[in-house]
Amino acid sequence: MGTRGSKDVLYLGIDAGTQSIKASVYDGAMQLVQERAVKFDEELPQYGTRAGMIVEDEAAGVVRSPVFMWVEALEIALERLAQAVDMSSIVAVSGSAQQHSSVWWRAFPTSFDPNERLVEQLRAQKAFSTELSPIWADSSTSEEVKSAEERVGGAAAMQQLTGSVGTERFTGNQIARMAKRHPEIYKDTERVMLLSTALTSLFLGRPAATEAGDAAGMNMMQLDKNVWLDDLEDVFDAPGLADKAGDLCEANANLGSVSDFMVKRFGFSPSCQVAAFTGDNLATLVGCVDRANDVIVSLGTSDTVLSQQPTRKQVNQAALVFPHPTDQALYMIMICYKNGGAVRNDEKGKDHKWSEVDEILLADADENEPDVICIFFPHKEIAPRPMDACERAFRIDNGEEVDVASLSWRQRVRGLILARALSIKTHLEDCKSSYDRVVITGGGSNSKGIPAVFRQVLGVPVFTSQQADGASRGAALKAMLAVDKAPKGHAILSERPESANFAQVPATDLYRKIEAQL
Ligand SMILES: Nc1ncnc2c1ncn2[C@@H]1O[C@H](COP(=O)(O)OP(=O)(O)O)[C@@H](O)[C@H]1O
Ligand SMILES: O=C(CO)[C@@H](O)[C@H](O)COP(=O)(O)O
Repeated sequence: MGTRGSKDVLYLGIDAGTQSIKASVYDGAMQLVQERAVKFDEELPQYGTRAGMIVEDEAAGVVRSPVFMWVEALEIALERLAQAVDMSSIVAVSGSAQQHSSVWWRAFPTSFDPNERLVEQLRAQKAFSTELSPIWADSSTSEEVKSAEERVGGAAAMQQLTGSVGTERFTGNQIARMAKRHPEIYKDTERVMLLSTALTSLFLGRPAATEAGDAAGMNMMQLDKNVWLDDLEDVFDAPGLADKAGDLCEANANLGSVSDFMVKRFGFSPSCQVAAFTGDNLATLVGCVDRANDVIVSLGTSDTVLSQQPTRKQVNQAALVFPHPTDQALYMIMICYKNGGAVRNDEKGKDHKWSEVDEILLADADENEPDVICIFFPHKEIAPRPMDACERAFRIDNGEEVDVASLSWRQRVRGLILARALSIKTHLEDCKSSYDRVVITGGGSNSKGIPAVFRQVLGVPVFTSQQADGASRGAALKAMLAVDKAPKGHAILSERPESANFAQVPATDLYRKIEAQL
């Protein structure tokens, strides 16, 4: 018998983002029941991350995150949740994780002791061959990308085969770098998994297969067949990779019951099912799409623009193609800006509140402090094409460059959000012939001001998801789908009627000229 619609059953959606892990419980009508989050920098300062990341080498683009921090945060989130909800009513769990990031298992434990903390057990067993995992923000693999592309016949061939051109943060290239520069770690690794797969495995208590949606973010999977590349080991110059990568599974796979450890430690029912976890952007799409044509803008640590379509048609090399996370007849198209929420955090600074940012964004234009377009990339940007790090500003009427040192904080804040909205508008002009509304989600959707800027710049109605974290909602929906085929379109959206008041919205042609000189 189906369970959807019942309020007696619960579904758990985990979202392991760059800066925090969230665990959200929904009832059978997909109403949020409880949510618990663990913020890495604030609550687990012993790991020394900034925005959840450790920049090991800025110049070389080496960015890592501590794998034990992820495990510990998951454990704390589940402990907190268990104090708030009846965990035995959860009939299925699924999750999402920052894409491309990898977990390097030296040996997956053969058993877990319910009387011990997970993090301590994994430490004691030396479960990981490296404690610092390469993550999506890493851009250190340009050599490996070039080599992998050459081996499959060039960038276009890689795009045709895998859905994306060779991409620095994609896991296959990260694995190739590890095999070359740290062969001792590579050799000592039994399984290398996406973070989403590693979390699935922790719920199952055994190594899981990799979900095809997230696997498309590795440059390792043949997109239309959902199987690994035939010559995986040659392409990435990584002996034994086929074994280390494990199996693939389809997006909606139900992988079985939670482990005995999960039952005894957190109170899950032994019959609670684990649906394959996916990438956070894929889950966000599931959690936020209400109408087929909706464009989703996720303002997390990165900013992404997501849409779904029935063909794999791409407009440019920045557009990455993934199998849809729930509907096999569709594809997800994504672009990802690296300089997103973490840059906005820095611009806000510790001395200001988000409400002050909102006030500035919603204020009228002021001719004494004319609005400008601010391109602030503390890190090399990856969308809509690779661009060097820079801090530059341009007039909104004619695109002339302005001295950044002369700008007030107000001009910087307004200019930063204006630039992102303009970049997204030009990208949407390139790739969608028609879109009539935009849904904003992720931490940035808590803002009053940012949706208003998007509304004025894009000129279409702007909505936000009921809950800022669309990804954990999408994950819970995936859990529901794996045990009970639910209809699509569960997003609960609210329109954000306020518009910002820039004196003029720069033409996209002007913005294109600015972006072309970066
Ligand atoms: N009120 C707010 N106004 C603007 N941005 C906000 C607000 N609250 C949170 N954020 C943004 O949300 C980001 C975190 O978003 P989140 O989706 O949780 O990230 P991730 O999934 O990458 O961990 C922060 O970097 C910050 O920029
Ligand atoms: O690299 C990508 C997508 O390709 C990023 O979007 C990561 O998936 C991180 O997501 P957030 O933590 O910013 O939500």
